[in-house]
Amino acid sequence: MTATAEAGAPVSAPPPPAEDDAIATRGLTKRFRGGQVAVADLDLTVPRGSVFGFLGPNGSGKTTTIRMLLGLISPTTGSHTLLGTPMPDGWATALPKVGSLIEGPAFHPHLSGEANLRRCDAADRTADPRTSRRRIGDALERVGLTAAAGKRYKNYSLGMKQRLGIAAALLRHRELLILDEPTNGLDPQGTREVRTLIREIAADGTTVFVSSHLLAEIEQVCTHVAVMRTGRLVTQGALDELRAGTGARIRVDTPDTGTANGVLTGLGLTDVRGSRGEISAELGELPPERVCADLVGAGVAVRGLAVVRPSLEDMFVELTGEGFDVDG
Ligand SMILES: Nc1ncnc2c1ncn2[C@@H]1O[C@H](COP(=O)(O)OP(=O)(O)OP(=O)(O)O)[C@@H](O)[C@H]1O
Repeated sequence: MTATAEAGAPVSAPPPPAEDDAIATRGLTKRFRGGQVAVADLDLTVPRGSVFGFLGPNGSGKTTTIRMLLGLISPTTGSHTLLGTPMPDGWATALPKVGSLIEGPAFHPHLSGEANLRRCDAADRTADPRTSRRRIGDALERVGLTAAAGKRYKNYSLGMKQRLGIAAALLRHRELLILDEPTNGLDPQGTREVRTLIREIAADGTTVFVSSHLLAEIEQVCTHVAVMRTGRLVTQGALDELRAGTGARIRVDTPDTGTANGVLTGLGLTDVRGSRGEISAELGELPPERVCADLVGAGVAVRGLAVVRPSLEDMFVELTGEGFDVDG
């Protein structure tokens, strides 16, 4: 796990890009004409095989980063590798192995999903037309649209539209899939569909890099995350490690909060907070079963006991002192 201080100074120097990184950026910076710095000195490390959540509020620089990663805009300074290949020299090698969904694909509303994919496939000059039917069939099956293949695009639900966009990105084998806000505008059902699809794609061995401003939605599928704020990296790393680094709390439901307070304090737990019928404290290194045993031993009526890990959103607030829905 690495963290970047509020002032932007890296806490530790990033390791050099490794062959087994799906994406590595070093000092990636984009200053738009007019002086706006959309992305500042970004050091991202996306391990191969990860589902990497690239998270941040609106305007925090996610799309600008993705556009640089895909070569759609040039960085002002900095460098990056894709699948171990340094850019920009390696576009021809790396890009065929990278699928992307950015800013909604342009599909024809009156054509079926299948016909739209035929157009996408035909536009790829490197794809063999003789095997087109199989590629399209496979892609539709992969995103669960086989039954709706003949339906017109305009009659697709938002979730189906998004899945068709992912199918287009998967018309050929990809080692890396980059998705920009794939759940944007989707209802809970559509969001679930896309999440499930991301899991399945990752299970097949494809690294998935997915941006979102909705922490809670994406943290459920990610193995790793990076969190952006106003163009700067706030934190990145394996989700498990990030979670382990932030203190879990133990929460006890009990009518005996006074006695419980004494037990928790006696065990050395800190930040003990009580209200009617409930008391909580930072758990630290203590096993929760030890806390439970001591509470019961002291005669505290334990009605419920839970270990509460902070959500990504809680972590973001802790790291930045701000709520996540701030405008960049
Ligand atoms: N072409 C451009 N010219 C000038 N400023 C730009 C340009 N594109 C983006 N910006 C600015 O750069 C900042 C980062 O924008 P970006 O779209 O990368 O953020 P984002 O995290 O993807 O947000 P959103 O989720 O709203 O798309 C914003 O302040 C935006 O206004």
